[in-house]
Amino acid sequence: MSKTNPVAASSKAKAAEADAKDADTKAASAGKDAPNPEAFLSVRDLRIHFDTDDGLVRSVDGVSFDLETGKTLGIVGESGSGKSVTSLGILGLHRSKRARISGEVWLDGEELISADPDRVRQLRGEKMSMIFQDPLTAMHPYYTVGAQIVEAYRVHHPQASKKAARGVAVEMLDRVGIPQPDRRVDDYPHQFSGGMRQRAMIAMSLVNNPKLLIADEPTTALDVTVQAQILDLIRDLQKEFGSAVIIITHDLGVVAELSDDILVMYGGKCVEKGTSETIFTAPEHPYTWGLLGSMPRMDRELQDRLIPVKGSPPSLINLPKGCAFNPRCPYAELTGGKSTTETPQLIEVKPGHRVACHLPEEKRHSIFRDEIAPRL
Ligand SMILES: Nc1ncnc2c1ncn2[C@@H]1O[C@H](COP(=O)(O)OP(=O)(O)OP(=O)(O)O)[C@@H](O)[C@H]1O
Repeated sequence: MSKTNPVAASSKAKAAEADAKDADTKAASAGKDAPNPEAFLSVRDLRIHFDTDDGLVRSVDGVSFDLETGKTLGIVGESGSGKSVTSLGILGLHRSKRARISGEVWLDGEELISADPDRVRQLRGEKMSMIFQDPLTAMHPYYTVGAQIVEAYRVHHPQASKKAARGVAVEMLDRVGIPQPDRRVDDYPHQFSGGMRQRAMIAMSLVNNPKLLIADEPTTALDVTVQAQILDLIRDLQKEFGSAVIIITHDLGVVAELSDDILVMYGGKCVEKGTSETIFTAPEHPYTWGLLGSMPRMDRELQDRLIPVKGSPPSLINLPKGCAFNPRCPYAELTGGKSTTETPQLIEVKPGHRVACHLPEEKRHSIFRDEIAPRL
């Protein structure tokens, strides 16, 4: 074998270099492992880049995760970290000429990135559905709420009569807590309050009983009391329908009680992933510490309770070299220079807990224990 293998035939130094490259390749493809057959949704090395006049925008750059039926995944990160593009990519809504998409999205055993667009369209609504941030942009102003739910239902149940579909619409409005649903079904979206519109959109998203529901900032536009009601509603409906749910938010507080797992995104990449409990009690990435520190707490003085992440999110066209978070990381100088030269890989530190950070593990533990945890 060594006769035909140029690497083995070369000097020891070359062999060592090749080994190092191999290790790099293995680490880089750590997220590219086979899809998890147990998971209803299995995303592998998803990349969504856009050609723009200013350059290539790497909105999503190698994201992988699994989601089982009945479970909730929270995707958190600041504005522009790639959360929405990830979800639109799963739903097949980024198939424009300017978008370059690669990786795999397995939904209930079917791969969607390479699938026929007509098939993906069919799966949208039937097996996967989305609740958008602003129901007014997702709902048509000229049609009644009921007509839009009926339409969503009949696309996937063409044999259903109009009367039967209207009955389903009234029932769905009732289930999401719209009072007098048999009357309100004929209202237009603008006749509903913000919270009611959000409920109506949830009804529309769930009318075909999708097994995957993606909620993108479902409560951002609502006041605090209504926010809590909508989150409760999503939780109850998830139990009732047994769906897998992805909640996208910039606010860790929103996913605190709702999510089984949390994926933290920064600059188009996953920087930390773990169970909700791990992310709240033993987070290891300095960016996650910043997000936790930015959560408002009623029991602290204002100056004590907010430790915002300093600086602004990076440009996705020109990400900082090395670790994209390094210009904002208060601990970057403790990485021995690695933070500005090497991209950290997402490494499993404990079963189910992955972190992409150059800080030595013991250092991360001690900083969290001594500096961060006492302030949270
Ligand atoms: N069609 C597109 N063409 C070019 N760039 C895009 C396109 N869609 C999104 N982007 C860019 O991709 C990046 C990630 O956007 P995305 O909407 O996923 O962020 P986000 O984390 O969901 O933020 P927000 O909470 O503000 O919605 C942004 O910089 C955005 O400008």
